[in-house]
Amino acid sequence: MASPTPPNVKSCENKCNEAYPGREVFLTWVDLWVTVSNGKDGNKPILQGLTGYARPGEVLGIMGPSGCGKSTLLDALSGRLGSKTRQTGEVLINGRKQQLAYGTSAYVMQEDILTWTLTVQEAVYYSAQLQLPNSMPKVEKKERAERTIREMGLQNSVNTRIGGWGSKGLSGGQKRRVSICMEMLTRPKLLFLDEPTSGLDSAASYYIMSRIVKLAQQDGMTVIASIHQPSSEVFDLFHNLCLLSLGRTVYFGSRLEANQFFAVNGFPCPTLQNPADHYLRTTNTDFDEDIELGIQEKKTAEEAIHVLVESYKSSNACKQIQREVAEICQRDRGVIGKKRSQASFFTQCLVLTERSFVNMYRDPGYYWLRLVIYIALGLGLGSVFYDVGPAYGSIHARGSMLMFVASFLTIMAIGGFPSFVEDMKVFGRERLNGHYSAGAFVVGNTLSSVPYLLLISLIPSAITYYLVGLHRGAERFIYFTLVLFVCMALVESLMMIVASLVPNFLMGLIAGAGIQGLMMLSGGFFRLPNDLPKVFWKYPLYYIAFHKYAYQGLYKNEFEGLSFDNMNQFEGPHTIHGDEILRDTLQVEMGYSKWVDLAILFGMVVLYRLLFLGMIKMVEKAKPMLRDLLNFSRRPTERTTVNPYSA
Ligand SMILES: Nc1ncnc2c1ncn2[C@@H]1O[C@H](COP(=O)(O)OP(=O)(O)OP(=O)(O)O)[C@@H](O)[C@H]1O
Repeated sequence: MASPTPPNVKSCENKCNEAYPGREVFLTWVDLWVTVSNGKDGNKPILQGLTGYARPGEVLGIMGPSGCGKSTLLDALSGRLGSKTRQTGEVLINGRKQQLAYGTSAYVMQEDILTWTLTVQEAVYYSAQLQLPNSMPKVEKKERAERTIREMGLQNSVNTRIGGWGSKGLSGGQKRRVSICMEMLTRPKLLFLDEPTSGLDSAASYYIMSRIVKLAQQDGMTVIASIHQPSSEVFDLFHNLCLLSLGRTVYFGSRLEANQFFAVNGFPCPTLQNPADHYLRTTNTDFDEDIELGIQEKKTAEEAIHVLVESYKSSNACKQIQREVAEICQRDRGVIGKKRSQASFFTQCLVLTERSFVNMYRDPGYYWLRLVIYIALGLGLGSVFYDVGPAYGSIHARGSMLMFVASFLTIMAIGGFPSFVEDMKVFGRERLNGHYSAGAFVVGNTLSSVPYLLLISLIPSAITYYLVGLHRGAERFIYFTLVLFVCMALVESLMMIVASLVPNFLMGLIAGAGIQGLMMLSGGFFRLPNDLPKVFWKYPLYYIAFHKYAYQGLYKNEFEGLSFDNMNQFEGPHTIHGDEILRDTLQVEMGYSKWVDLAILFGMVVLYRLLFLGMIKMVEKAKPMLRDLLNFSRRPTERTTVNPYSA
């Protein structure tokens, strides 16, 4: 068997240095194993002792049948394995263990996670504003976004919404291209592409891949792309090929030499057949029928793989790869520079606020549907408690009506949870690629929600307040509305925390509703504060649940200054004052004013938002966990070794 001719490392290096000085990334991996714990069956190996490299200006194509470990290899190389995988072996950048800061590499995931309400142009331009540095003028950013859109062949769909649940927009292949577009904006040093051509026709696949190859060569980018079924034209674009089967290397080396390797081992590619198809068919064990071999005998795919894997281990190709890896590792090319310069924190906050505001406006599930429900509930409350009056019986009616407002109207904020989860998914993808800081995301999400929360608290408040005939006065109405507003903001913050930990609709809704149910119970309405069991319910839940402050603030706002006629059959008619009701009947703490209750509620919003930020940061520190939580498309995985260059 002839050994593959290795590409000339030095010439490539020189070319790259000229084109993009000091920006190149040489990635090597040696004896890389990834195993996943399989419950009772012990550890299941997913990748078995892989060795290889990727160089600047080149595209390494990872191929193999479905489930052979392509995505796992990309995850291992990019430091994105989940928390349940175990990784051993060495992954080096420029010959040393070093960390790539956020933003210096990019990863296009297999699943397209995009803000579905935006048009292509908006999505890419917002992304450009977030990722490109402040020093770049706006027109240039716009120009870069437009050029990248054209490069990905999306110029005819710039004004089409991406689309998602509930609304059809771009096709699957177009979404794929938008995802690639966003990661290509900054021309990262190291680009991982997981199935970049899935959903694309052969012409579009070729077009996209040839653009990527051109950019890799121009900018000295190192590209590693897993690909399912490349056409022969796309296959010809790869510089090197890594062919996997059942987690093992069937072949790694020059694409040009692969045919010869297969032929020498008894699996020649039939004339006029796409070599990529031939390799995949030969190495697929899922349909382990007998496969026709170029020679007289018949073998199963398992046997064929065994022959190829063993032959590769002792081949010149394998030895050559080991030499290349050793050579790359010997030459210390230094530390990769610091984090890529990007938009300032302030710009990030502005852009994220605007983007989130637009998304909230266009996503009916975020606020509009809730507004309709709130109006219906406001009318319902207004008619049930219509013109409640000053009679003795109205004390109970007012109290329960206020409880309903502070508890049930606010708990309805969990209705926005599916949209929060979508937001968290997009955040997870963008954050892992270093597009912006977690703090900017929290600020943007908070500020953009304020106008909507004001709207959905003001309208139902106005309907309810005046239909029921609560304590008259503009100041009292404003207080009532502000309490509803701040409670909704609190529940939203709580649900964002839940969404960052439990990014699953059903589990998140159950968790969120459960937490609020407990807080409601301890708020002092269903059981008076002095009668609450001391352990857990009074200390600490009563004091940390926002319901206590919401109930008490609303009670004070309503009862202070009101009097009711008490028709007691023994003592005769007399008047009960609001203060007595507050102190004796409702057991409200009277030592401070209702404005203190409101201030505490506002303070809690700030605290919850900080908690949300803290939670994101904490999960980020345990990065594999973040990936499990935010990487919805993939299974949870386990990982015990720290990737040498995860940021
Ligand atoms: N956390 C995990 N738990 C159990 N099995 C896992 C886990 N992660 C990966 N696997 C298994 O490892 C194998 C490789 O998965 P991977 O997603 O890397 O394959 P792939 O080649 O990218 O597949 P496809 O082309 O279909 O996307 C599969 O059999 C998969 O079921």
